[in-house]
Amino acid sequence: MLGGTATEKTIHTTTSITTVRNTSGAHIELRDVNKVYADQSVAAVENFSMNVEPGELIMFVGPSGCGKTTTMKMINRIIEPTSGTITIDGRDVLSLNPNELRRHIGYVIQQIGLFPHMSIAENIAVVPKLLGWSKEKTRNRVDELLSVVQLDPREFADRYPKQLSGGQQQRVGVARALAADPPVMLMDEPFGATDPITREKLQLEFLRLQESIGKTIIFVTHDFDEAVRLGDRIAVLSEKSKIEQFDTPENILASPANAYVASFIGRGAALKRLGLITVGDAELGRASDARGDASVDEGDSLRDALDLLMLTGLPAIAVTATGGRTVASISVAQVSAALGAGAAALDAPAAGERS
Ligand SMILES: Nc1ncnc2c1ncn2[C@@H]1O[C@H](COP(=O)(O)OP(=O)(O)OP(=O)(O)O)[C@@H](O)[C@H]1O
Repeated sequence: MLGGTATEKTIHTTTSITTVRNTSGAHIELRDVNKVYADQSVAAVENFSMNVEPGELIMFVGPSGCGKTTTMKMINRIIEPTSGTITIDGRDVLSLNPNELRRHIGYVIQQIGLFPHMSIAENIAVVPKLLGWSKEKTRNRVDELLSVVQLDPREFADRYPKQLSGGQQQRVGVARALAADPPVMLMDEPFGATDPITREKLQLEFLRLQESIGKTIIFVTHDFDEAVRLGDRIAVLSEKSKIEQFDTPENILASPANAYVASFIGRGAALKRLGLITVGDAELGRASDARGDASVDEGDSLRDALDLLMLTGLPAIAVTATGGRTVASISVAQVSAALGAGAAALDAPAAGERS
């Protein structure tokens, strides 16, 4: 039913447009979706409309209770909408059998939800078994997925969840959600329970994975930095899932739509943006202006360049291309120019700032 279609995905950044081929994701559309829980007088979600392109990784960010989870769970009908329509590749999810629908949508949650009495291999094989895959096909898929999430199948397949660390269990959760190769993945604070170092590692692994699989992903988080790091686009939500801004991380950081979004970003918007722009994307100086031994690669971020400039105190440092050849130089003024006007205003402490 919900087959993944090979399409092209366009990632827009302030400075470049990259096209990734062969995404396996589906198109999702929510139109005028409302949810009023029984026994509640106010809506949890009101008139929510959004278009998600195949292969996009969309982050929902907003304060506790604003309706992020409710909105996401209506896509796989863990929660039924009160009104509105939700389509996946043009098919109304309300017209599909809910159990079959859920089997075709990967779902990863913070509490992981691994079955404690099943081995890791059995946990990952739950949906393939339901779909009637042969033993051999299932086993091959389990091994492949364990490798994809950086767990050696020989070591981990026959262990039980309690014999794994929190981060390893979370990886199994991701592998399990990917088992039947679903076109859509819903992820609800999947890395929320892990320590900051494991969390960053899981985020980077997950980004690498998404680059090759190109699923359509809705990812709920409280953490704006996580949204900036992972998202193709971020939806900043307020009460009742009202979309305050829906745009790329770069555009949100560069021009927040209103005071709410600005306060949500909080301090350090300019520094966060620096982490998203590569040295190669900035206006650079002549190679002969470089001083000292320090250098940054063209692919490093402007934040790396700024850190190094401050650490060394040099007026300009070398920029190297692949192979280590110095091709240009970069100074603090050039880092600052790359951010453009408005960066200083963005970096001012915001009233009512949230964590
Ligand atoms: N089963 C339920 N019955 C009644 N009200 C609910 C139910 N689930 C959620 N709500 C209410 O709906 C609103 C939105 O909740 P939801 O869980 O979607 O928010 P959230 O943004 O995901 O919050 P959090 O970040 O804390 O998980 C809240 O006011 C919540 O109290």
